[in-house]
Amino acid sequence: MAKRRTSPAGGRAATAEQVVRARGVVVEVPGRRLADGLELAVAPGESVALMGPSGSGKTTVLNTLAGLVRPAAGTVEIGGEPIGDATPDRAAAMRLTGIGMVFQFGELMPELDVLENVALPAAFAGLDEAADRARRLLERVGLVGFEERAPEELSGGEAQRAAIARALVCAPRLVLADEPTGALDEANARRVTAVLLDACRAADAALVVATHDPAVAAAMDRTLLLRDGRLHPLPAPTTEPAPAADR
Ligand SMILES: Nc1ncnc2c1ncn2[C@@H]1O[C@H](COP(=O)(O)OP(=O)(O)OP(=O)(O)O)[C@@H](O)[C@H]1O
Repeated sequence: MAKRRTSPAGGRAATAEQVVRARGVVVEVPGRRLADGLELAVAPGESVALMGPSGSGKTTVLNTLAGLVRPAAGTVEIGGEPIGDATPDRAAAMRLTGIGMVFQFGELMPELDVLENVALPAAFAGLDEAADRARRLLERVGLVGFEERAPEELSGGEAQRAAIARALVCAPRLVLADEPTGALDEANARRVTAVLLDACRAADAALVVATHDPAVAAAMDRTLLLRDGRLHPLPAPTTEPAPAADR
């Protein structure tokens, strides 16, 4: 596992090589400012946990990085290209091949089998050998033999591992995961976290994970706390049992 870094919200020294870079981002919803000059930079292969209380705006920040929410001010660049100002078609194209997304409940398409689900974005993107790419990723996430199963035949953890394979099938630069372990028991949460990290590092993809789970955050290179519309570096959360109090 890569060593944790204790760098500011901007991450490693900001360079043109950052996969995703947010500068001065402001996002408002009626009556509230969820991002208020938010800064973020994530490098290839780096993993970042995004923590914060329920309602603090984590999902909204992920959606802004994905170009699904347009900031009122500031910029988001993916691989140096602004996504917030892109036309809807260009933003969709950037998402299809440049950004993989993982949600809390997998969100696999029920009428497709596992292999078809994983291959679908690659087929949409017109990439060669979509099924072969999907098979290789299913192997990486430990789902060999599950290719022809229906999503309803999968456990929650298996569905999440298939969703991780799908997120990576177009070899995106960036993976955004919103509470990917929120619906899993502890053992499955640990396995899904390890699979997500392993798959992103193998692909040299940057990973941003919104999570409430300190164990998930502890596995990432950095943890950032969303507070007052900005991201603040947090020390590594500990998942060790607290030492017994002196008697
Ligand atoms: N389009 C919108 N219009 C109005 N309010 C919105 C909109 N999008 C988000 N909000 C509100 O903004 C706040 C932040 O929502 P968001 O889902 O980003 O938080 P979160 O930190 O991901 O929460 P949780 O941890 O519970 O998933 C919430 O109060 C939500 O109701």
